[in-house]
Amino acid sequence: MIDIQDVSITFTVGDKPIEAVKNASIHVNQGEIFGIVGSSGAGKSTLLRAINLLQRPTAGRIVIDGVDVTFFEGQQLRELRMHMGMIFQQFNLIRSKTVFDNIAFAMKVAGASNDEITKRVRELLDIVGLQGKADAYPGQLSGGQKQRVGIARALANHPRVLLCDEPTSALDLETTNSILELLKAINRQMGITIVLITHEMDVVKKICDRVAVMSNGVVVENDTVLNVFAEPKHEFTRQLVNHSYDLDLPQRLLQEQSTPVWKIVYRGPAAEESVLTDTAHKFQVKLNILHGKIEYIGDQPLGVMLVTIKGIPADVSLAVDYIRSRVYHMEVAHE
Ligand SMILES: Nc1ncnc2c1ncn2[C@@H]1O[C@H](COP(=O)(O)OP(=O)(O)OP(=O)(O)O)[C@@H](O)[C@H]1O
Repeated sequence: MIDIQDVSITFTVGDKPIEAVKNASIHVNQGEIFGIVGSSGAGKSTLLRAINLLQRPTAGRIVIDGVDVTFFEGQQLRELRMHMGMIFQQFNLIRSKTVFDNIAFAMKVAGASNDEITKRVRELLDIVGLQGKADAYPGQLSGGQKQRVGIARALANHPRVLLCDEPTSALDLETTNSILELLKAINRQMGITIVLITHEMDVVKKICDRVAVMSNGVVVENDTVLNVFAEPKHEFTRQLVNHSYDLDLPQRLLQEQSTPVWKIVYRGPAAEESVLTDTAHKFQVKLNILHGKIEYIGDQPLGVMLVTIKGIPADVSLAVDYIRSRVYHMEVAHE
C-alpha cells in the first residue's frame, strides 16, 4: 500500500548538509500496524512526514497504491493528505477551541455540512470514549483525553491511513496502554493502516505487526515484530531488544562465570516445552538458569533464557548441539 522507495532526505543548515534519512526503503501493507523505531535523531519523524509529503524527499519515491505521489501538488496533495490522518506526541490541539470544534476543524476545511459535522463528531467521540466532552477545552483534559481528541480529529475525514508520531511518549504507562489499545481497535475494526514511530520497543511489541529499525538515518532492519525480537540482526537492534527483555545481568554475576553465558531463544510451541530438563537428563552437564522469561508477541510465545552449561567440553558440545536442534536460536551472550 505505502511504498517508500530508496528515499533520502537532506537538510541544509548554514552550509552544512544533515542527512536525516539515507536510502530508506519500506513497504507497508494494507491493514497492518507498521512501527518505525529508533533513538532520538535517527530520522523517524522525517521519514514519517515524507509519507504525506509534509517533508519532500531529496531523492527517491513515495508510492501509494501503485501511484507515484512524490511530486503531488495542489488539489492532488490536499486529497492525499485528507486520506492520511496524523496524530502527534504533543497532541497539537487548538487551545482556544472546544473538543467539538477541534475535531470539526478538518471537516469544515474539507467542505462538510453542519449536519454532517455534528453527526460525525458525536460518532467519533463515541469511538474514542469521550462522550460528554464535546464542550470541554483542551486545557480541561488529561494527556490521555487530549490524545483521544487528536485521534478523533485524525479520523474525522475517514482516512485510510493513520500516521502516528510518538503518540504515547508524553503519557504515563497506564494511559499509554489505553491509547495503544484504542489504536489497535481502530486498526482491526475499521481496517485503517497505521504507521507509528516510537523510541520504545515495548510499544512495538504491544501493537505492531511489522517494524523497521532506524539508526543514524538508515533503516538497519525491517521484519515482523516476532522475527526482530527472536533474532535481531543489527547490533543496534540487539541493544534495543535486550533492553526491552530486561536481560542485563549484574557485572558481578558475569565476572563470577567461568564458562560462557548462552542466550537461548524459543518461539512457538517450543517455548512451552521442557528442553532444558530433557538436556540435563540426556547429557552429563550441569545447567544453570541465570535469567529467563516468556513474552507473548501478539498471541505467539517467545521465550528467552540466559544459561550456563558446565561439564567436560565434549559433553557441553553435545548438549549445545541438542539444545540448538530444539530451539529457535542459541548464541553466546557473554564469553
Ligand atoms: N527541519 C529541519 N532542519 C534541519 N535539520 C532537521 C530538520 N528536521 C530534522 N532535522 C535533523 O534531522 C535529523 C533527524 O531528525 P528526526 O526528527 O527525523 O529524528 P527522530 O528520529 O524523529 O528523532 P526524535 O525521536 O528526537 O524526534 C536530526 O539530526 C535533526 O536534527
